[in-house]
Order: sequence, then structure tokens, then C-alpha cells
Amino acid sequence: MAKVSQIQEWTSVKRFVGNKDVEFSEITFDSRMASSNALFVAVRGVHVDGHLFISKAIEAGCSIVVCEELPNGEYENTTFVLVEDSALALGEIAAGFYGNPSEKMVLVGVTGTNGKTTVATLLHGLFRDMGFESGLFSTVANFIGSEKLPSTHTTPDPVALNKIMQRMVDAGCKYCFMEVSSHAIDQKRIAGLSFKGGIFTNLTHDHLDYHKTFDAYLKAKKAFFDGLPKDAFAIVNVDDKNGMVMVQNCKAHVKTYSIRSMADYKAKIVESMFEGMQLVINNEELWTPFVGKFNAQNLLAVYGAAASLGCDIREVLLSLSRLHSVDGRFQTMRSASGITAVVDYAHTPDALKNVIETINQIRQPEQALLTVVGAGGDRDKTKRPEMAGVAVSGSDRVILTSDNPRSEDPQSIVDDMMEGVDLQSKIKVLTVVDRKEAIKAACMLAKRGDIVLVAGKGHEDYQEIQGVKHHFDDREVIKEIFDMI
Ligand SMILES: CC(=O)N[C@H]1[C@@H](OP(=O)(O)OP(=O)(O)OC[C@H]2O[C@@H](n3ccc(=O)[nH]c3=O)[C@H](O)[C@@H]2O)O[C@H](CO)[C@@H](O)[C@@H]1O[C@H](C)C(=O)N[C@@H](C)C(=O)N[C@H](CCC(=O)O)C(=O)O
Ligand SMILES: Nc1ncnc2c1ncn2[C@@H]1O[C@H](COP(=O)(O)OP(=O)(O)OP(=O)(O)O)[C@@H](O)[C@H]1O
Ligand SMILES: N[C@H](CCC[C@H](N)C(=O)O)C(=O)O
Ligand SMILES: [Mg+2]
Repeated sequence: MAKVSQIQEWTSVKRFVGNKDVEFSEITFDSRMASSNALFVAVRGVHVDGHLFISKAIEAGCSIVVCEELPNGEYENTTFVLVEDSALALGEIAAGFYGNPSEKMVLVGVTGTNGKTTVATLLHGLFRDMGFESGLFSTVANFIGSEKLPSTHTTPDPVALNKIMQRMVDAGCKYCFMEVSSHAIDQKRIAGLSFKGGIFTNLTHDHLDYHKTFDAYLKAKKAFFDGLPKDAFAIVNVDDKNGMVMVQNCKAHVKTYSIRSMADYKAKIVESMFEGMQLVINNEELWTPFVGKFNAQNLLAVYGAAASLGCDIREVLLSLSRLHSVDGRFQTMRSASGITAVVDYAHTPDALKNVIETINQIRQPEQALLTVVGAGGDRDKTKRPEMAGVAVSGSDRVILTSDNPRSEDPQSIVDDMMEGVDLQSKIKVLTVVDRKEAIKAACMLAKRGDIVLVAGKGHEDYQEIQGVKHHFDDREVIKEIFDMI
């Protein structure tokens, strides 16, 4: 329970209109969830302006409204809190209302196009393995210690974030690792949070439907590092050409990692196989069940964060070697007939390129690679041809199929992908719109020893078609097919 008058302790208020002694026990930014106990924050969204729903929230019983401008009409029993920026106010009010839980833990944010889930999940696993209770916000799931909560977004809205963080604090969590998406930074979902560290993985093509230009995407990511305080640390991948750009003007203590050049944290791959790789990190050996240069970089990010947090390096390496793979990332399955399937969440051109390159480095010349891949509907269309181009250039056969078509026609998404296939490569490509049939076709075409890469959906257990989520899990489909062949 809090009083309206307390809001000015949490965020900058331009003006109060009405009774400041009214109390609220909930915060909402959606009129459809409004109730008499709730404070409604009107946020200007991507599609509509939340100010248009103020009257709906009041009809639903809300008597306190945070907004940037007063609505037309008379609202006698409503208290209005006028602010400059409602999205910022929402974050700051949520943080204050839930008792600033981010200040009571060591909060580390991970951002970048690819690798966020992997790095954040490994950090959560590592710190728990070393005996520290920890929380996690990720695309796959959120965790309060070992308690698993479903995840709806890579980075949840500020109310969910602070509510869950308060539960983490109550459960004794000392650390919290959070994926920070560019959408979340842009929409100020992380406003009001107190970060002790930030990690940058990489920046490649994605989300241009939302950010419009690569420069705007870069600026959104950079804003996270610009906001880190001087007692925080920032760990950046300097193998990425924008690594140092991210930390220009950053007040935090900057540390670098690389698998190619001089850096604070350096790694070298000694040996790779499907089961894992042997690495040397800052002169110390490490065996991990992860493979690929990109995972060497992810491990460096984790190692660097643990080192920056003052952990014992030997203990970190020991724990890292015990961690198992991340759900739906380079997950391998073997059929009795000798086919290896790799399920991976690669849904960007760079991720797909990395996973294909990794398989190509490990496989023997006689083992063919058959790649099954689609692209999501209602998402960046410009990555579709690029993804198909990457798939054909590194694979022996490619089966183009559906990912989550969402509101789009799946055939037209596949057609967009085909634009990226050059004339000579067309012979390698098969289009099978039904994803299950596509996976089946790849497994049927594969011979003993061959590798079937099923990319794009990783851990997802659904396929979204025209607003309906149907149960669909690449791993289950593969198992069913493997049991038949
Ligand atoms: C494009 C996008 O990011 N949209 C997010 C955004 O919604 P929005 O701005 O579109 O909302 P809107 O429909 O314009 O409505 C504006 C406001 O009016 C309110 N409203 C609306 C209708 C109504 O009847 N009453 C009402 O009060 C809404 O609650 C909202 O506050 O703010 C919402 C609340 O935080 C998010 O749930 C929503 O995520 C949508 C569902 C989504 O799909 N987002 C994806 C793209 C996303 O965020 N992805 C990133 C990860 C990307 C990655 O890493 O690959 C993520 O962090 O998950
Ligand atoms: N450091 C990396 N660099 C490039 N590609 C990577 C890296 N780490 C993982 N990948 C590839 O990207 C895919 C997604 O990885 P992960 O889920 O960790 O990324 P993410 O940033 O959390 O993605 P999302 O934006 O969907 O949340 C992996 O399945 C793998 O193919
Ligand atoms: N966080 C990403 C996930 C994409 C996963 C892929 N399977 C798809 O549906 O496009 C997004 O929402 O764009
Ligand atoms: Mg993620």
C-alpha cells in the first residue's frame, strides 16, 4: 500500500491534481487490467497512446492516474499525477513501490543481439553453483533461485520486473542476472533500476522493423551503458566492431574480452567436438560442454563478470566446467540410424552463420549438413533473405520453412527468404512450409553420419499462427521422427 504523495519521492512530478492522500496497492499500465486498488499509468505506446484509455481505467474503478497531460472532461473523484515522461515515471514508480529491490541485490544486465540468454543463464548457474542464491530474467524462463517462472518477454515490463525482484530479495537472492533487450531500453522498462554491471555481447542485424536503422538500434543499446554509474563495471566484447563504441563516455569501470586480440579477458579454443570444447582462458584450462567461437566469447563474458564481482577465479573455472548447456541452444540429439540433429535458437543472420560455421568446423567431410530454417512473421523482414543466404552458403541442403508466422502468410515469408538464394544455390533448396514436414524431409534426406540443423525456435514449445499459439517443440518432433527411422 502506498499514498499518492509518496510518488514524488520516486519520480519527478510536475503537478498533482486532486487528493494526494489516496492509497493504491497495485500499479497498471493497461486499462483492461485496471481495478479500484490500482494506479493507472498512461504510457504512449508503439501502437496506441495509453492516454486514450484513461476514461476506461477510471470506469474500471481506478482513482489515481499518472499521465503527461490531463484528459478532456470532468473527473471529480480522480487524482491526476502529471509527469514529463510516463514511461520513465512507470519504471521509477514501480521501483519505489516495490522497495527498490534492485538496490538490495547485485544486478547485472546483459545486452547485445545474440548471446544474452546464454550469458545470463550461465551467470545464474555459475553463482548458484558457487553457493550464492541468484535470480534470472531471460527469454527462456525467469528464476527466483531454483523456482522457475514462465517468461513472456526477454525483459519484462517494469511492474513485473520489480515485483519479481522483490520476491528474489525475499528469497535471499544476492545476485540478479537480467537480459536487457533493445526494446526494453527504448521503452524504459529498466528505468529506476540500479545496475552494478553491464555486459555487451555483440551487435548485428536484427529488429530493424522496430528501430528502423542500425544506428538507432546501436544507440538504444548504448543508452544502457551510458546509464551505468561509476561504481559499476562494463564488460565489452572487443571482437565486435561496436564493442568500444558502446562504452564511449561510459562512467563505469570498463573491461574488455576477446578471442582475437589483446583484452583483459582472453580465450583460445584448443579442441572442439559436438560434446564440448577445451579452452584456455587467461592461461587457465577449461573443459566446457559448449561449442563454437561465439560460446568461447560468451564464456569470457561470464568469466569477466565473475572476476569483476571479486570471485575466486579457480572456483569460477571449476564451476563453469560443471554447467550444462542452455535449453534449445546447440542442443544435440542422435538417431539410432546415426543422424545427429542440432536444435538451435539462431534466428538472426549472424547467429545462423555462427552455428553453421561451428558445425562445419567440427564435422568430417563425408558428413553432410542439412539446415531447416524459417523466419518469424511480424518481425524484421530484411533479415529473411540474409538468413537464407547464410544457410545456403554453409549447408549442403537447405529446407526453408515456417518459424512463427504470427499474422503473416507463411508462404510469403518463405518467398522473402528465397530472394536471398542465388541462382546456383537454388538446386540445394527445398521449401516445405509446414515445419514438422520440413524437419521430417530433412531427416529422410539425411544419411548415416549426416547432421540436421533445426534453427530458429530453440527452447520454444509453441508455434504462433494467426494469434494462436499451437504446441510445437522442435525437439519433440525430431524425437518422434527419430523413433520412426
Ligand atoms: C513492440 C513492443 O515492444 N511492444 C511492447 C509495448 O507495447 P506497445 O507499446 O505496443 O503497446 P500499445 O498497444 O501501443 O499500447 C500503449 C499503451 O496503452 C495501453 N492500453 C492499450 C489498449 C487498451 O485497451 N488499454 C490500454 O491501457 C497498453 O497497456 C500500453 O501501456 O509494451 C508492452 C508492455 O510493456 C509490451 O508487452 C509490448 O511487447 C509486445 C507484446 C512484443 O511483442 N514485444 C517484443 C517485440 C519485445 O519486446 N521483444 C523483446 C525481445 C527482443 C529480442 O531480444 O529478440 C523483449 O524484451 O521481449
Ligand atoms: N555470442 C554470440 N554471438 C553470436 N551468436 C551467438 C552468440 N551466442 C549465441 N549465439 C547464437 O544466437 C542464438 C541465440 O542465443 P541466445 O538465446 O543466447 O541470444 P539472445 O541474445 O538471448 O537472443 P534473444 O534476442 O532472442 O533473446 C544461439 O542459439 C546461437 O545460435
Ligand atoms: N525475441 C525474438 C525471438 C525470435 C524467435 C523466432 N522464433 C521468431 O519467432 O521470430 C523476437 O521476438 O523477435
Ligand atoms: Mg534471449
